[in-house]
Amino acid sequence: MNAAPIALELCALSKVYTLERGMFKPAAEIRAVNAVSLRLHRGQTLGLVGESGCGKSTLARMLLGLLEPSAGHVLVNGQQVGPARRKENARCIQPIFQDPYSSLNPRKTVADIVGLPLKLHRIGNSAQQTRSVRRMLDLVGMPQRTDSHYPNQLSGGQRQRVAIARALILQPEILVCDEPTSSLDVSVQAQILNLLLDLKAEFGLAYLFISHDLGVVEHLADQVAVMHKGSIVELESRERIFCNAQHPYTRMLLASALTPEPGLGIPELAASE
Ligand SMILES: Nc1ncnc2c1ncn2[C@@H]1O[C@H](COP(=O)(O)OP(=O)(O)OP(=O)(O)O)[C@@H](O)[C@H]1O
Repeated sequence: MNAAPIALELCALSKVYTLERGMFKPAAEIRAVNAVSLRLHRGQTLGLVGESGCGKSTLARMLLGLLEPSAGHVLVNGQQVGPARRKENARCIQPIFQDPYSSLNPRKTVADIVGLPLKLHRIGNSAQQTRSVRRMLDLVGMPQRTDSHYPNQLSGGQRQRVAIARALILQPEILVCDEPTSSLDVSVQAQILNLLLDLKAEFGLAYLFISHDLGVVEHLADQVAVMHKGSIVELESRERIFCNAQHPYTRMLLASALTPEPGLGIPELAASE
């Protein structure tokens, strides 16, 4: 039993994509997510693992309100996610995507990118917004001189720091991190993961952390959900998943994760702590 309040609840969430195949063939259906029910408690990290194509990103897009479920619903702090509540939801739940190269507007400066949510939500006057942006950029380790830089003037790790600052500027309780480090160099991955851990400790954030990298999930997650062909096949504490997995698919995933020393995750993480 987890005593912390529930921040995010997925209730029998499903998504079926329909693919038209021309006039003479019937449309094909792809059941990408199949009746998934999950709970994320405040201040906790739920790791979601599974191989490519198992439905992780589809699930993430539904719970951010970016994709309409075929069935089921999502509750954020007890309120149903949907187009009518998109603005309210944005203040509670924010995404960090895999690719910081494409998720930042190339024509805006760092300060503009991070400050945009404050403008859209009309929070504070211009001077207050500038101060909030600077404070947030300090928190994620961006030097002041980069405020006027454009995304193409930043390294991959710096771009992901900017994306994290933008995600946090509205002070959400939940971050949905969809493979946030997989496009980065291994040493930069460790820095970003440690930053996410620090921010979680500082703000009591809850993370849904989606990754195909079991070493990363072992390092970060309190609980782990294992997804296979659109369904959750195992949901357990990190210790039980990594030491006593029950489902054959989880065991297969663990066996195929090539770490130099099983159980230690990625070595760079341990070294940078
Ligand atoms: N817009 C779409 N239209 C049709 N099928 C789609 C669409 N998006 C995803 N799919 C299919 O749904 C299934 C789940 O895809 P999804 O991208 O959610 O998986 P994933 O686990 O996130 O994979 P990856 O780790 O490679 O990103 C796959 O079979 C994919 O081909």
